[in-house]
Amino acid sequence: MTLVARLLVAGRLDVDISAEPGDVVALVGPNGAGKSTFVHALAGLQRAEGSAVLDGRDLLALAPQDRSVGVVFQDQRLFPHLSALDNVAFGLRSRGSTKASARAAARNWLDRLGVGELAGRKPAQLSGGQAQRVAIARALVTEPDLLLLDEPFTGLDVGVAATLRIELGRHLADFRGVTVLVTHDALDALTLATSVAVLDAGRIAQHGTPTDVAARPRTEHVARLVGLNVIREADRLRAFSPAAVTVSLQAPTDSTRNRWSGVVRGAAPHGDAIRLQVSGDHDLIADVTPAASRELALVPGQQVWLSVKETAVTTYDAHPSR
Ligand SMILES: Nc1ncnc2c1ncn2[C@@H]1O[C@H](COP(=O)(O)OP(=O)(O)OP(=O)(O)O)[C@@H](O)[C@H]1O
Repeated sequence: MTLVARLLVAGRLDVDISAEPGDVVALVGPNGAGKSTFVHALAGLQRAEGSAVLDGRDLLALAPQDRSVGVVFQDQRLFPHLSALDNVAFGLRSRGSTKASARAAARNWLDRLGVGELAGRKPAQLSGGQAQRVAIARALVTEPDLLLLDEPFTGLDVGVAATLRIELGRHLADFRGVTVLVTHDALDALTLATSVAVLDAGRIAQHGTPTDVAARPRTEHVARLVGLNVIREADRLRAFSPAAVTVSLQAPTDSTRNRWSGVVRGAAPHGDAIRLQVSGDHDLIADVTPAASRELALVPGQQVWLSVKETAVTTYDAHPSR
């Protein structure tokens, strides 16, 4: 079930990606980067040039219903006139299963997703989280070779999303096909994915393991996503954690070159710390203790100095060959 894809959509997308069976590829990137275009092209909802070879078959040559692709979108797109059960059974019915066997399989998947007792309800009678469970059951019931998840947790209550993320993780661990997961959430990318592909302006800016991408982000967007500061110096990137930043009101007296002045733009709780957004020559984030935040009066508008020890900075190539 290996996927080797190179997809081109004029002016919008030029992306190549490959994945092995069982891989979960998280697709991250800013708004308009082309994530949905890529997923829609794989699903057959968007015309694209190139090829997407899955287990020896080029998906682009096939009609959407013949691609063996399961799709879950943020807005579920369940059929409003069908019950949850029949929504899930639909894909099997259209592949020729009998009504009884399609419904039995659908019920099994609704049970596995914890919504078996809601089988008779129409989508309008389901909460967002319940509807998303039905949508996931609908995508998995056909045992697709490729599972496309386009922001499946967006719009859900934080607690509901957290539970569903854990459950989906369990199902993905059993899934032998390839999964592509579009997400704006670093947690999804770090907990569910086996690799992370960073899209920027329709191209892959970085593709690596979640650990590598999180430790050495090559775009500002991903640095923000994983909560790191990244400063570009010619062809080198320098990354450091907000927790490693020292905040002071006076310019540091030591000779560190890693010091910047700026203005506090925002302050919000972050775990045990207060996370400050500071803008100056660079937009940086710094975590301080609540006590320090009070003592230094670190409120928006306050002029501050930030510094970081050289030993806390990771320096790496901005454009290594992929
Ligand atoms: N139907 C369309 N026709 C022409 N251009 C489009 C169409 N849909 C999207 N685009 C453009 O293609 C580019 C990629 O959009 P796409 O929706 O794939 O981005 P995305 O990464 O999914 O963004 P988001 O995170 O906002 O969903 C954008 O420049 C967008 O304006």
